[in-house]
Amino acid sequence: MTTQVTTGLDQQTRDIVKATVPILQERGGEITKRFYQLLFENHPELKNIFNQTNQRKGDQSKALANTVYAAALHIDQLEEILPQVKQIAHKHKSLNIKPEHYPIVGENLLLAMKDVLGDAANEDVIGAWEKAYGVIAGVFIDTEKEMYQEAIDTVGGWVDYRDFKVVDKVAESDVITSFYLEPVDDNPFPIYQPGQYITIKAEIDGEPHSHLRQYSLSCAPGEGIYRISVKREDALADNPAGIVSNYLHSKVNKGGVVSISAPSGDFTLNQNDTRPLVLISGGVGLTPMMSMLESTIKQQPEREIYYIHAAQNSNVHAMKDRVKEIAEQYNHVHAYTVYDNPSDEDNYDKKGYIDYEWLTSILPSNDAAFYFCGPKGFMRAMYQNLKKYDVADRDINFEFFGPAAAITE
Ligand SMILES: NC(=O)C1=CN([C@@H]2O[C@H](COP(=O)(O)OP(=O)(O)OC[C@H]3O[C@@H](n4cnc5c(N)ncnc54)[C@H](O)[C@@H]3O)[C@@H](O)[C@H]2O)C=CC1
Repeated sequence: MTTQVTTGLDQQTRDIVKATVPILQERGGEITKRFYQLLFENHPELKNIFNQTNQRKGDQSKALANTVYAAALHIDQLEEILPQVKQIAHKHKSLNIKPEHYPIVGENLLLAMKDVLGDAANEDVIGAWEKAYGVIAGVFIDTEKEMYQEAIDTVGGWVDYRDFKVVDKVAESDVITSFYLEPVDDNPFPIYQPGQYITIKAEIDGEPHSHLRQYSLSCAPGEGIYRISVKREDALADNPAGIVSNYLHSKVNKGGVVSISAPSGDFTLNQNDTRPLVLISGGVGLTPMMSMLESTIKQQPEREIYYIHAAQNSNVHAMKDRVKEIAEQYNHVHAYTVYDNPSDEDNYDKKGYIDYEWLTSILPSNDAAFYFCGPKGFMRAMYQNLKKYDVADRDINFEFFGPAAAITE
């Protein structure tokens, strides 16, 4: 059953909004840039929540504006964008976005439109957009309200942040380290779904505000522990991704405490599907794939699994011993390693990148469930490979913290 969304917007407002979508899309980049400048000038306290630039998926900052434009385009049938809203709402929930943030975003988005579009954004246009934004924001707020309620109703669930102690810290490769986490309090904490992530709120000495970073949970759910596996990113001044990962690697040790949000995300494994499962990862993108692999061997012990991992070489290849152990123990788990910069001593199945010819030579058929995660170039390449292999859209699953079009177009 499709949920209908009643906007209550008059015809004139809807016509104006639809008529202005093309110009907003054309100049969307400029508007988004101006929007963030204004937002941080007017509300510096929101930098921790919204300043995700360069972090993990880079394009996250554009996601909100893009969704607003998509919503405007479908203003007559807002239910069209509900799947997109849901995906973003998961991320918002993980970042603790609240209803009171929406008017602030709306005000600065409209100011940015005015600044960038000048005369093209006359009073009628801005008035229509103001009304439309209110409706669109309402759809997000309602969706997120349900999710927060769900978190409260879940056994052990919580909203906002909760302190977890690091019960173990394990180096997985030259650049990736795992942190095993348990709540500081003795209360239960929820079982997540493989593929979900948490947000860490890091208060770092000398930083003007806290930093929020999302990390996929990397072990099987239901083991009484959360585990994240973090790549130490370059600590360059223009790379905010490095701030939190370096802090975690250098300053947070066994016995330390981190504040995290409850598991969230809709890039999750369908465990009712019994067809072969193909998990493809690049670099630290293996974290959700490891959770899916570990979970499947427990929950669906008969299921055929193809676990394909691409990394530069063995020095940065995390969890290779564990994967080898699983593949040796379970005949139906087929593990492959691809290195683009191997050393003479490295063992691998393919040198270079995962390409179409090689990928299709190791797979039995395109009738399988495919999940992939990794750097953006890798994701685009995998998406193209799977489309060329005629994999059905419903079987192509990936997570990208930005507009999906960055991968699919
Ligand atoms: N849940 C999620 O969405 C998660 C996403 N990630 C993302 O995964 C990425 C992993 O980054 P790194 O470890 O730095 O990876 P990396 O830069 O070391 O690359 C890993 C491998 O990906 C392959 N690759 C890279 N570019 C490619 C291209 N254009 N075509 C085909 N293959 C290519 C290569 O084999 C390379 O060795 C990060 O961008 C991170 O944001 C990581 C963890 C979880």
